[in-house]
Amino acid sequence: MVTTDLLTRGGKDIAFSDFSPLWKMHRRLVHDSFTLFGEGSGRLQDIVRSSVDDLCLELLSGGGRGFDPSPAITRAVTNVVCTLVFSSTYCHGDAELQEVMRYNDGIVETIAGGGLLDIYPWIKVFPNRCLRKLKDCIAVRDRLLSRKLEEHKASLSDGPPRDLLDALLQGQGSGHQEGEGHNEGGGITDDHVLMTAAEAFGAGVETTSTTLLWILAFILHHPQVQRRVQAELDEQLGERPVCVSDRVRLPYLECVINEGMRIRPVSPVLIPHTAMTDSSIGGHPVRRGTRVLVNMWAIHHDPEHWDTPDLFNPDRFLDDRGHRVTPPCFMPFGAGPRVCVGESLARLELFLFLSSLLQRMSFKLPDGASPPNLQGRLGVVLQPLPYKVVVTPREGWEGGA
Ligand code: HEM
Repeated sequence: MVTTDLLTRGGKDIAFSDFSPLWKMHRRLVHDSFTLFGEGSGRLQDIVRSSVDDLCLELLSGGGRGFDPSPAITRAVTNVVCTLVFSSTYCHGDAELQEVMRYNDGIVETIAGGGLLDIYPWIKVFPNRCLRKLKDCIAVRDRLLSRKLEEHKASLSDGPPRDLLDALLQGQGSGHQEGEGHNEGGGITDDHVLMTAAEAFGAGVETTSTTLLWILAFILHHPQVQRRVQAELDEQLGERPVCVSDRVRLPYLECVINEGMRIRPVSPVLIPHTAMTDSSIGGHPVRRGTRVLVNMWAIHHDPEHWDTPDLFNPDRFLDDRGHRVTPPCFMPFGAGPRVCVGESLARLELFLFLSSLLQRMSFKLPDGASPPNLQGRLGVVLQPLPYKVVVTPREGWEGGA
């Protein structure tokens, strides 16, 4: 596809290649580094905390007449990914952060609008505003990431990785020494490292911020859900800051997150897969080379598996004794060897963002406004249409952070 080829610079993105030893090694490195920063060290917790502090102040200054929360949420999630990928944490309004957001937005917008180009690739020979913008954004992205990569190479040590770039550079070195991860093209190259960093933005910002916006939209429709999450937070944590380890203490919040991802999967149809061998699905033969599309929307709304599937009901993820359950047909991150590599990171981000926000503030509709439209619009992901919120601090949190 024209747009994907440009984005991945002609397939230098190993994440989307087949199951070669190089792919396996690369996937392990990415997965391990996200786990290391997430559950392992509590570093993600610190990163999200500082981002949430900024986000709270920004949301609380939004004014009583209501405002669109999307830019502030996207900025906060982008900041988290910047810190995880190359250890830069930005203040609100920082020029480099604006640059990252601009190119990321531009890529998302042009990829979403690039359908015609992918269906009729020959039209790329004509002047095309969308293609021009995509190329410009990719050039800005590659310049910024190359600069970060060079800085990391110059300061790389044998110690624990500071971020994803360090983890990949260390893997690049050890892969060569161990003879691991070699295919006909050699080990992990600088291009692979760059594409992996780029992909953390491409796959990790829009998905996470859109999921947060969907959950907020449903909370505005169901204020009793917000009150119940806040009651759980008050009972379990009081005013102490949320930790990653609090996830087990906040089962209802986890159910709200799951229900948000069930009812509005950001990828209603998953990334296309190709069968690498003759196979079958549910008794239907699938020949090698067949392109397979997984309809996640249908799986998450199948009335045979979900009672009243169109109803937002977080309780469906609790059993009779109030213990959490995960039905087998709930798979917002896909399944199998190509399951989302950022799943653990995304789950922690969603948990830390939502718990910190709802602990400190309440969200409601502006006076006289209709609740958000829940139909959504399909671009790169399924997004809610813009909506407005009024944010008020909860008692004791008047200062925001
Ligand atoms: C709420 C947030 C997220 C959701 C709902 C989500 C969902 C998904 C889904 C459904 C897939 C396709 C799986 C398949 O085709 O079977 C996927 C793939 C992927 N995701 Fe995520 N994702 C999220 C966040 C992230 C984050 C934070 C990152 C990394 C920073 C990430 C990186 C990736 C990558 C690299 C792939 C391709 C994996 C492969 O094909 O091997 N995602 N994601």
